[in-house]
Amino acid sequence: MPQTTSKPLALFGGTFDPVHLGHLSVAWEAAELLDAEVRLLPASVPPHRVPPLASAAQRVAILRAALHGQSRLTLDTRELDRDGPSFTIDTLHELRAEQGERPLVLLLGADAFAGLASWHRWRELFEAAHVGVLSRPGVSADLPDALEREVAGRRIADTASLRALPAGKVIELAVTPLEISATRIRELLAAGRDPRYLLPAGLFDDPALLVPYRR
Ligand SMILES: Nc1ncnc2c1ncn2[C@@H]1O[C@H](COP(=O)(O)OP(=O)(O)OP(=O)(O)O)[C@@H](O)[C@H]1O
Ligand SMILES: O=C(O)c1ccc[n+]([C@@H]2O[C@H](COP(=O)([O-])O)[C@@H](O)[C@H]2O)c1
Repeated sequence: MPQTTSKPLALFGGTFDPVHLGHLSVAWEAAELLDAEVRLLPASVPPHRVPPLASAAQRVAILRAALHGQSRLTLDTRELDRDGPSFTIDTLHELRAEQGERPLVLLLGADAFAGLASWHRWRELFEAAHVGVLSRPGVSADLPDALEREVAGRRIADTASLRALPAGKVIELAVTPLEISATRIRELLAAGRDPRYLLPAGLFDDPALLVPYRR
C-alpha cells in the first residue's frame, strides 16, 4: 500500500438512540489521541439490532444539538441517505473513493469490535480502513478465534505508523472509561427521569428532542 502523511479521518458509527456523553467523550479523546478529524455516522437501519426508538430525523436533531458549540466532532449523515441496511463496508468504500489515500480509521467500542466477525464482508473492513478500538467498561479484551487471527499481525501501539498508511492496522485507544449506554438512557427517560449528567446539557434546553424516549 502507498505511504501517506495526511491527517487521518476517523469514522464513529452508531445507532445513537440517543447519542450520550459516553459516545462524545470517547470520540473526543480519539480525535486527540489520533490527531484526527472525527465524524459521527448515524446508521439508518442498523444491520444487527432492533430498530431504533427515534426516527432518523429525530436522532440527527439530537446529534446536531449535542455537537453544537465545538468543531472537532462533526456529523456525516450519508448512511441515512441510502436505502437498506447500513453496511459499514459500503460506507468505507464510498469514503475511500472521496478521500484517496488519506488514512481512514473505523472507531469501534470494544463491544462492537468483539462482534466484528459477524459483520457483512468483515475481512474487507481491514483493507478499507484502520480500526481504532475504544475501551469500554465491562467488556473483555478476549476476541473470537477468527477475529483474533485476522487482527494478530495488524496490531500497532503508536499512532505514527497509523498515519503512514491508508488502512490495515489495529490500534487500542485507551480512552477514559465511562459506563454510559443508550439502553440505560432510554430506561431512565421512559421512567420520567432526567439523566442530565449522562447527556449533553443542550438536549435539556429543548424538551421536544427527548420526546421519542418518554412514555
Ligand atoms: N460508553 C462507551 N464507551 C465506549 N464506547 C462506547 C460507549 N457507548 C457506546 N460506545 C460505542 O459507540 C458505538 C455506537 O454505539 P451505540 O450507538 O449502539 O451506543 P450504545 O450506548 O452501545 O447503545 P445501546 O445501549 O442502544 O446498544 C459502538 O461502537 C459502541 O461500542
Ligand atoms: O456492516 C455491518 O455488517 C455492521 C454490523 C453491525 C454494526 N455495524 C455498524 O456498527 C456501528 C455500531 O452499531 P451499533 O449497533 O452498536 O449502534 C454502526 O455504525 C453500525 O452500522 C455494521
